[in-house]
Amino acid sequence: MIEFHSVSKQYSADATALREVSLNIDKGELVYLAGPSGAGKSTLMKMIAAIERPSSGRVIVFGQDIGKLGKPGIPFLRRKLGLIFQHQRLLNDRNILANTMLPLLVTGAPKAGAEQRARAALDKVGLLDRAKAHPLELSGGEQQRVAIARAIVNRPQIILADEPTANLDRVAADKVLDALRAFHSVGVTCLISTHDEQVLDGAARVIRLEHGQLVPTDRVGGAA
Ligand SMILES: Nc1ncnc2c1ncn2[C@@H]1O[C@H](COP(=O)(O)OP(=O)(O)OP(=O)(O)O)[C@@H](O)[C@H]1O
Repeated sequence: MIEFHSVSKQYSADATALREVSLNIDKGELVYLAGPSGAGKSTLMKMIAAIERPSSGRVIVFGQDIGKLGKPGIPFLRRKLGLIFQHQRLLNDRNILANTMLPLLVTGAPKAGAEQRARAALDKVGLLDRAKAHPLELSGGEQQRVAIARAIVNRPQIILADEPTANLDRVAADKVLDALRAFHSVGVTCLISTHDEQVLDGAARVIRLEHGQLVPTDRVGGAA
């Protein structure tokens, strides 16, 4: 479903974010992307969503070469992806139901149907009873779960979550991870980046990046 073939990314002469990265992620897998800050995790995720393009090598998503994807193809790709990225803030002047409906409304979905689906998405992340609250009335962990609801309201085939537990305490982080794992359990392919080693406990598959390179990991198939 996601293939990287010798992918490198150089932002400038002295900023190489990825070096010759090759990997495969199959449909329905839950994969953690681990590594310290600056290792290239965000860059790798951005390439899957065609936010960044490879400097060399090939990235294939849904059988499509991202490096060759023209502008018209980008919305079609992104509609199949649920993106939970750090820079995508919630709109503070709208309640969380309105925030969750937004991705549907921008694609022209009728309001009533969008509201129904947004409510179902909020229910899945355990926040339906807060539908009328505004983002700033929620804790960081709750806001992150709204971001998940907003990302899954379009029923994506792949969820990309970039450091979804950053700045959360253990209890809030576990709730966010549980919400993501629930989508994996119904067949959605999930890629979750983290620099928090505790998040990796029990992970079936961990991809580890350091200085833009894949490093071997003994966590593959590791037990809880
Ligand atoms: N737009 C950009 N222009 C120039 N350099 C960049 C850009 N984005 C990232 N980099 C550099 O590429 C390297 C990898 O960054 P990236 O954000 O992918 O790492 P990361 O593992 O996600 O880190 P973090 O966990 O801190 O977000 C870093 O050295 C970073 O400074």
